[in-house]
Amino acid sequence: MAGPTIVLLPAWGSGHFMSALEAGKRLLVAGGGAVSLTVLVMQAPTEIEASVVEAHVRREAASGLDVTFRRLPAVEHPTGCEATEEFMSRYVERHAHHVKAAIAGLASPVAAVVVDLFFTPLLDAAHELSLPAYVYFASTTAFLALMLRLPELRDDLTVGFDGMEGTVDVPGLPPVPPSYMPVCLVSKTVKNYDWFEYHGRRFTEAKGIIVNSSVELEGAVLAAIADGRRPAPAIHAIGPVIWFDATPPPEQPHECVRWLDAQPAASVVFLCFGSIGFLDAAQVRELAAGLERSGHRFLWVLRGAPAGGVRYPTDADPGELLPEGFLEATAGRGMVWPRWAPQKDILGHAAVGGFVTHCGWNSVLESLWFGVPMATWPLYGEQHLNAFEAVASMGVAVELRRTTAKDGDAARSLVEAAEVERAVRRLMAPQGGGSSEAREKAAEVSAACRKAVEEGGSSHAALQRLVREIVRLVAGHTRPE
Ligand SMILES: O=c1ccn([C@@H]2O[C@H](COP(=O)(O)OP(=O)(O)O[C@H]3O[C@H](CO)[C@@H](O)[C@H](O)[C@H]3O)[C@@H](O)[C@H]2O)c(=O)[nH]1
Repeated sequence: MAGPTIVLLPAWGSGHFMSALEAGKRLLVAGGGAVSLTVLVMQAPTEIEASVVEAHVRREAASGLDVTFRRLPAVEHPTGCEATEEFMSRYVERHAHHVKAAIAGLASPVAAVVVDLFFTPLLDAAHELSLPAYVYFASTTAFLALMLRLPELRDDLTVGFDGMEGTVDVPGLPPVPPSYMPVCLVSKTVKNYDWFEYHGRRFTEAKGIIVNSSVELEGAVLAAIADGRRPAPAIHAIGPVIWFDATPPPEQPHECVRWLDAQPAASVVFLCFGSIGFLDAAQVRELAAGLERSGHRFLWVLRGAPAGGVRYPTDADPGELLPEGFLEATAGRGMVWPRWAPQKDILGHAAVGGFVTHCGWNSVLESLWFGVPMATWPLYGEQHLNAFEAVASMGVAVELRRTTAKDGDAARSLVEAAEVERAVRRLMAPQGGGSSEAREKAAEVSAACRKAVEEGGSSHAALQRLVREIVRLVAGHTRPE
């Protein structure tokens, strides 16, 4: 009979899929041949997301590691969902019987089932098959701590965080002003809040939560979760889990990298807003004006608004989006790249000295890995909380503040040009002299993160403990009665 396998159920978005897959591969390698990895691939709900997943699967299937991919049958899409996370949770729920059948049909004994943070309805399949189940949490431990607290917070909130006075107690963080609460759960009257609360409750049913973080990054939060004041699952902090493409680099480096090659060290501010982030036309104009006035070199990944009912941004038309004369005025010191860019190659380039980011957790970790300080520009999801943590708790970022102005009857929130200019100047302040504290702190955190995943480091040790636990469990549940 084939050896035991770990079954992984990753979510389809780039920020989740690659992170979970990389974590699965680390378990596989740490297992030293004791376990293989089986990835159950859910059909992503849109064509564009499905093609991104397929590209990752093709590349990983050729990696030579003991990873098998199995596609799950398609299901009907739920309708009438108010928000992305609600859609995701209800879509996943519909897969429960397919997942159970797929796991039950595997030729290998199953060592453990690992599901994405939005896939907790699938814990039932593991329980029904008497298999140990873990959750892979691709975001911050602070967001996990908040999700675990949502049931008790519901009683404290009249409407939601948006109407709340005072601060929110997120275990292990300094008091959080309500404006930094994840936008996906500002109001408790929306279905999204119910779903996050549902997942938070279910986390405690898992054998453990594997987080993409480390003691060095979020030690206080990890300690606060484990302090016994409320029910909490075991946490395995094995991060930073960052995926690096192992395929040989192209003969000709990417155009962005070639442009960076011609810039002085630590002189360029890089701007990128994740896999689905984009700015509207008015915001693009403010950002352009601020960048121009800052006088700094920049590499800006500019995306256009999604089109055709798909939530992915389109390639931008800089001529249409940027203010007249901007490209001419910044020629030689600025580059605008209108489509997907090789973010990790850029952040790892010596010419990059700062990162204006939407604060997706993978982007934050990648920036810290390379010791690049950030300016925070959260857009959606849990990014406002990540931004707060990066500025107020870790000290590795400067904040970009929004101004809210009246626009007819509605309120409109914008990061104004003067704020961009101020924050970019502060972010790019050189080491020593007017040194940015965030730069020094980011360099320290970079060293700590790299050490954490090396032999003898905290995350390396946590990974080894987790694999030993999984292997012991296999021995337990496959032993004859
Ligand atoms: O032009 C681009 C844009 C993005 N990336 C990569 O895409 C990933 C983006 O991940 P992340 O920064 O986490 O952003 P999202 O894709 O927006 O991630 C989702 O998942 C994260 C992890 O749960 C959450 O923190 C975010 O809020 C959520 O939007 C990173 O690896 C980037 O390097 C590129 O390589 N090139």
